[in-house]
Amino acid sequence: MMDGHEVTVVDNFFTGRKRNVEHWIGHENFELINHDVVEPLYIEVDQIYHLASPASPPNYMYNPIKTLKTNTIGTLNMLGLAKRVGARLLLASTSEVYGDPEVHPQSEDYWGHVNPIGPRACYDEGKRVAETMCYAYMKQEGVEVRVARIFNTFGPRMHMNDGRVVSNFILQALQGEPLTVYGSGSQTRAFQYVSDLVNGLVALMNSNVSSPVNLGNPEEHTILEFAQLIKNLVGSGSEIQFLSEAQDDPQKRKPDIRKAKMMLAWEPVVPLEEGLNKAIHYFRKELEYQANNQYIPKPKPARIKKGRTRHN
Ligand SMILES: O=c1ccn([C@@H]2O[C@H](COP(=O)(O)OP(=O)(O)O[C@H]3OC[C@@H](O)[C@H](O)[C@H]3O)[C@@H](O)[C@H]2O)c(=O)[nH]1
Repeated sequence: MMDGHEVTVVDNFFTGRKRNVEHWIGHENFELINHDVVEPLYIEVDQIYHLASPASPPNYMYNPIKTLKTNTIGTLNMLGLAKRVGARLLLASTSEVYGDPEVHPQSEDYWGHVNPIGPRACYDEGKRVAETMCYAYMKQEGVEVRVARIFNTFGPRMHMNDGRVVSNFILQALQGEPLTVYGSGSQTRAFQYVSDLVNGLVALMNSNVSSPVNLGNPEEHTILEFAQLIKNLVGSGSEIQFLSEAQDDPQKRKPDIRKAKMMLAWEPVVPLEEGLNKAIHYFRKELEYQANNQYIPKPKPARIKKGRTRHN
């Protein structure tokens, strides 16, 4: 919008929130549509960032059929829109297409190790077929596609109930509750800060790379190390609590980002601790906001129009 583009945000608000974009409402280049991509959409655009789908495991497992519909029918609808108006489509795919990987770190030519009938399948198989659909539309219909395989990401404006590990640990540490580690905590992840991801998505969209590209920060830690790091950054006295491990939880994950570096001249620049401190600041404010009950809308004073009788 600041570069002069007109931006239409389409959201069904299943996991998104109006508060995340409300500061743009009223801007001449901004439009917000309450719509679910499982239904067809008729608008005129030249670029589509197809980001739809819950991304947090508890959210996508909450209604697996809906997750599948969003990633299959929703992707078909967006590709159909791209074909009709001649737009370029960028699919937000995921590191979950690599499943519980047997290759480490994961590069784009790895085909993955996915359980097609496990609890994560609605999301990881949903994204895998979404990628397949992109390349079918590219080959058969000439639609221009870009595919970003997004690795674990965090930052401000995450939902308090998101359920992913970074927001869980920060909120638990801030409230003096135990930090819930699933399993032994020896599984690894590598976390990128949201602004790095956004820069990567824009760079990929405007590049000529049509094959999949990993976007993530390769700094890898165990989940137990994350718990300790977040506890220290918050200055919290919370305990660490070990719970049973999540089924099919990938044991190791770290992106190989050589392709993004070479083809997009992109790499993450926000150090982990700096990103975590920003997220901690955000969640601290969110807790204050919630404590002040500002989620409950204040009743507006009735607007009385003078000199007119209202007929229903
Ligand atoms: O409270 C928690 C939450 C999570 N975890 C663990 O922390 C690790 C990361 O879990 P998250 O739920 O944050 O995210 P996952 O890596 O499982 O999935 C994510 O993968 C990449 C993206 O596509 C998605 O954002 C999401 O599916 C897992 O090993 C999980 O078991 C905890 O130990 N405690």
